[in-house]
Amino acid sequence: MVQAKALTKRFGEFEAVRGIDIEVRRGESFGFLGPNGAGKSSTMRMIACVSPRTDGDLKVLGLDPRTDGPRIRARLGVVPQQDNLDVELTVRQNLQVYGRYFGLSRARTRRRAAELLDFAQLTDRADTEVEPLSGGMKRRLTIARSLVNDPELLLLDEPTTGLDPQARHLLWDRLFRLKAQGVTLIVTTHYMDEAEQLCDRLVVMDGGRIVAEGSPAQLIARYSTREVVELRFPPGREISPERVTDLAERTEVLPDRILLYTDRGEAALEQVHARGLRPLSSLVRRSSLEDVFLRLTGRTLVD
Ligand SMILES: Nc1ncnc2c1ncn2[C@@H]1O[C@H](COP(=O)(O)OP(=O)(O)OP(=O)(O)O)[C@@H](O)[C@H]1O
Repeated sequence: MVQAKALTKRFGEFEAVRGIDIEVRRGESFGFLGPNGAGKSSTMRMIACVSPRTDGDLKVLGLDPRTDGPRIRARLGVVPQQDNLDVELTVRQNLQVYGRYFGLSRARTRRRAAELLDFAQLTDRADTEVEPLSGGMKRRLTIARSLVNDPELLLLDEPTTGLDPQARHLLWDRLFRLKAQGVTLIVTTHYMDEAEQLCDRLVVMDGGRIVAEGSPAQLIARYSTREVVELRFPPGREISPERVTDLAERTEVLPDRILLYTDRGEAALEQVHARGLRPLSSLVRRSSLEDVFLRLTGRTLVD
């Protein structure tokens, strides 16, 4: 669905995307995970044919965005980072305007709008204006609107940023539905749980480069241990990390926590207690993509 080789985007002297290779296959959901400024949106915008590449090769649906932008766009759905709904129109009208834009007949536009209202769980809000909707509803409407033309490929730039947990889960549920219908999804996110939930395969980006690629499970197996022990100590009573480094395969010291990477978290935590160390809080959890990112870049995703 998408093939990129040495894909590069420069803004003046600044290289936002530094020669990346990607291949997205039909039917998969593919992710770009990385912190702010990693180059995820710049990459998405090149795939969406709204920003020309500076260098490298790019094929989207087998076509070249440089010469076939309109043909590609007709088969894409694009959900930008910021909702750009028409706030003066009703929910239904927002969908119908797009139907007309894509050249659907009046009758087909009406039917498609009704289907998409149902998909977005907004049928009971169809004839209200957009402004008073919650953030989650606006996001679902933006996604519904991107589906008016029945796209084969849907691009979502940070789909759930700013939403509360319940709204995020509702939205993920809609995306799972699309995936089940065979739509190929490409998602950018800086939420590791979103990447783990949604993506079959992902690339981890940092500073315009791809630093790792694989399924969430493969990345965790390759770059982390099975479990992590998180220790927090009271301010002013932090311990020297050397007192626990031998308990784990690897130790990370963050400003507010010490992380012990080990396959046997409970046993390590018992040892912490046996040594008379008294953390303010401690927990044993399974490794996540956050740990992968930390391992690869030395930083946390939310820095
Ligand atoms: N139009 C532009 N002109 C100059 N620099 C830009 C432009 N767009 C993006 N950049 C820079 O390119 C880098 C990558 O930005 P990009 O938006 O692709 O990152 P991102 O990973 O999507 O992060 P975010 O979540 O903040 O959007 C950033 O340093 C950004 O400041």
